[in-house]
Amino acid sequence: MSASSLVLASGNAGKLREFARLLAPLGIAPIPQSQLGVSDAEETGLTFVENALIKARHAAAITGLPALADDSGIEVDALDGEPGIYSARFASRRQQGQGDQDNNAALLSALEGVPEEARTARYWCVLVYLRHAADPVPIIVQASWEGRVLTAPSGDGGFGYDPLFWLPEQGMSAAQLEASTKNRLSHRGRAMQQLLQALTAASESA
Ligand SMILES: O=c1nc[nH]c2c1ncn2[C@H]1C[C@H](O)[C@@H](COP(=O)(O)OP(=O)(O)OP(=O)(O)O)O1
Ligand SMILES: [Mg+2]
Repeated sequence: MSASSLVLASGNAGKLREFARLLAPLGIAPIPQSQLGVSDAEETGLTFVENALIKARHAAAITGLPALADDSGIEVDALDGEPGIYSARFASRRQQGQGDQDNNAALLSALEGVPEEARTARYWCVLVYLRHAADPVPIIVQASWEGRVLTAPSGDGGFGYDPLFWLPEQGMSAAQLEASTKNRLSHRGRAMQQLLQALTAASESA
């Protein structure tokens, strides 16, 4: 990953903050796609992998820069894995508004009456790195993070579903973690560690 020029193919301010912090120690300041005039790509894939590829390719094609994309979401066991790849669109697909707050409210109502022990869930994160839009060997990594869906929001850090995502081992929600702790434990933080290992291996064999 070049230190000077990497487009971050995301419009999510929460992700952008986490990536900035994850990459700062490497001297990399990824450029948010909006700063380069890239609008959100349409996420037409049926997997996190496909959607991350679509987003990375879109940003790389428009900017001519290497691109990093993240497609992520929450898989809730009591909902047969929903909202999954549709996590960002959960409320709007149910005509219950849009955005993080409405998504959280929609998740709470979908889980009404489900007891604590049955509220198991996990975040997934797939990262795709493309050297250029036609890169035939994208680097693709993924990680998950186990937790439980609370019955009411707790904490004001993080973003997305974090106020509802309870971490039994930490005894707090993801929105109550320090940013650095979230990055060490999270699906995104651990996917990033894998990506950096893969990039190092690729540059050593080149
Ligand atoms: O660490 C996380 N903490 C809380 N919520 C999270 C996290 N990671 C993903 N999520 C949720 C947010 C959103 O509802 C969906 C991602 O959807 P996803 O399409 O990948 O991102 P997005 O549309 O917000 O921005 P973009 O596509 O421009 O990167 O999963
Ligand atoms: Mg999205």
